[in-house]
Amino acid sequence: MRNNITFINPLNWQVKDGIILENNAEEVVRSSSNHVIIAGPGAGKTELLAQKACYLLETDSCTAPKKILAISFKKDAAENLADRVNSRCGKELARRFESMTYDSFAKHLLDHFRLAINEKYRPSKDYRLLLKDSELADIADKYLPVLYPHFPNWRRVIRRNSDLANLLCNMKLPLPPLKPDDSIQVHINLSLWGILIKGTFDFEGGLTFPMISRIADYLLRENRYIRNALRTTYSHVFLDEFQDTTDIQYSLLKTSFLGSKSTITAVGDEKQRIMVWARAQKGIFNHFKIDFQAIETQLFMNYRSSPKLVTIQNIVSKNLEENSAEVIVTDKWGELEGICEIWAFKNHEEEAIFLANEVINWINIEGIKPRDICIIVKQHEDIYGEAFKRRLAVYGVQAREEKEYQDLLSEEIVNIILNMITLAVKHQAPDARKNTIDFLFYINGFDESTKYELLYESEDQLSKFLLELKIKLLELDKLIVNEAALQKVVSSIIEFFDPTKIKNSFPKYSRGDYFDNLINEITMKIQSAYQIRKDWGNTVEDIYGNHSIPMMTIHKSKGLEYDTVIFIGLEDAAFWNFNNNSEEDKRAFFVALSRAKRRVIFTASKVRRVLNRERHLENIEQSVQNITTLYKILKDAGVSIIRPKLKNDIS
Ligand SMILES: Nc1ncnc2c1ncn2[C@@H]1O[C@H](COP(=O)(O)OP(=O)(O)OP(=O)(O)O)[C@@H](O)[C@H]1O
Repeated sequence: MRNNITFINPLNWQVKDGIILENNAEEVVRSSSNHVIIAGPGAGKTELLAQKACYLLETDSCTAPKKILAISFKKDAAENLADRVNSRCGKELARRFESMTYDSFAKHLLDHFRLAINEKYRPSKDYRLLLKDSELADIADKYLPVLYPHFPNWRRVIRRNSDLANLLCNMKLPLPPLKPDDSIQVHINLSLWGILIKGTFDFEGGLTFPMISRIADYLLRENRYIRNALRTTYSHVFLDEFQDTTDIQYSLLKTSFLGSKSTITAVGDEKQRIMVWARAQKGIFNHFKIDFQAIETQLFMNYRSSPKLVTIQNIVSKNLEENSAEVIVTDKWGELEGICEIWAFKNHEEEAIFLANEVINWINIEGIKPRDICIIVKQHEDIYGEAFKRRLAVYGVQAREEKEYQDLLSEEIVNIILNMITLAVKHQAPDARKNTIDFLFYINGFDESTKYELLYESEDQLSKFLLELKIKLLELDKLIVNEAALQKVVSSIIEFFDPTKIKNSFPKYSRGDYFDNLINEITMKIQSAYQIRKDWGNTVEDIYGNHSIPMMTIHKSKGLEYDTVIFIGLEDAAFWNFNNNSEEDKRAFFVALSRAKRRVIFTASKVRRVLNRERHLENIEQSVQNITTLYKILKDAGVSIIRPKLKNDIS
């Protein structure tokens, strides 16, 4: 027992929530060696990490005050893992579970130890985050020709490089000095690094995430005190979706933990490696096994999908990896359960009408919630999903592009604003209440040693403020909500918590105008949702997407699961690079297919409104010749093409 926490003897520890793990998985949970778990979709890889975190914390195998660092690829995946650990082993223990993305891990190191970075590579305090390739190209375009007028071809070289961000980071750190025979590319890299790190007379400097990783890597290589502090802090490290790790990220991982006593557990699936465009490293599992002397473990269950879908996934798996293991389905399903079909249409409007009708039937007759249906596309969900979204709206059901919300809703400040509105207008909202109290206590630094009176007073102030907030919201109700009036109400919520305390507790909110931008963005979303709903409770629910059908790209769907998946556009144009990139495209197809628990529908349309060569929308005839491999896989798996109302054949 320590700090009022009674730890469990490892021999008595039991898997949480009545879950039964495969023997292999339970061994990994209890093991103190480095492991790499390679397993297919739905095998429970993320679940294994959540269970292992509980085991380590509850048995004190991650000895207090040491911590677990969990690294995922997406903010929502990191949040999801943290929530699971939080709800299973309690807030107190879960404080030592830090779940973040690769990008935030690197940024956290850079921001925290910025002053320890060699002056040459130290960015300014207010460096800007460069999130789009075009921003980088624009900066290069603007400043390089001015700095080096004797190179007449800057512009051509810069514009030719579609992947400037990665190219810029492809070099070793520390940056090598220029040699006379160095290529123009090396000159560009060095000059750009200088401009981006130090800024210019009218530019404050800016960094891409790969640059941030490179600088963090450099910092740890150069500074063994910081490196050792990191290693001492985290006795355990989890790596989710390991197949998508880039060379830059792997380098940072090695610098951080190779040769340390920290135990690393990596989980992933080579068949779901779809970030090759972002330089996901082929053969990363083998590198990891050798570098970290990790034990490989395989898992053979699929806890997500129905028997019919698992059979199809097994066939696709074999196509991707000849010797991939046969996956076993759980007995919660009936033997023949599951639906997979291809629906072919004359055009996208006909497709949209039919899909919308079916979806409404599923909702009304089968009782499926809109949130359990997902529209997945290869890219451009706004374009491929446009007609469907429009048709669905006729029935009063919303579909929405999820990317607009995924990152926003993973922000603590955004959630607290939404929780406060919920609490002001609803009598019963236990989750919102718990989250708000947790937030309030966290930013005030309250813990179990805080005096009861102080906690009581704090909660009392919250209740009083919520009453005032309710009145303000009701007053807004009477007006047509305008942004300025709403902005005032949102500001009052921030003021209640105290912006300084919020920023001290979450240092990311102190950087540049990040905080203000988030507040503006959520205020605009609240305003537009309210215009439709005219009710605060439903407005918040709408923003959380509780009643709408999410639409997303395959990349965004990684790690997620839905009862029903509709993949719109199994066509050549969607898989435009299939001839050059068939393996990655097949893996993407596999990811989309494996998000479904019970039903997957692929659609193809003879004519579809998509972008033409001039990047304008046009109704264009579609073909499926280039992706016959995908159709053949489905055909071999017994999936048939159905032509609802189809007049002109597509195949
Ligand atoms: N041992 C188990 N028993 C019952 N359900 C489980 C078990 N493990 C995982 N699940 C459930 O199965 C689903 C898939 O689990 P999880 O997301 O962990 O799989 P994954 O291997 O990470 O999948 P993917 O690679 O597709 O993202 C989840 O709904 C999870 O709650």
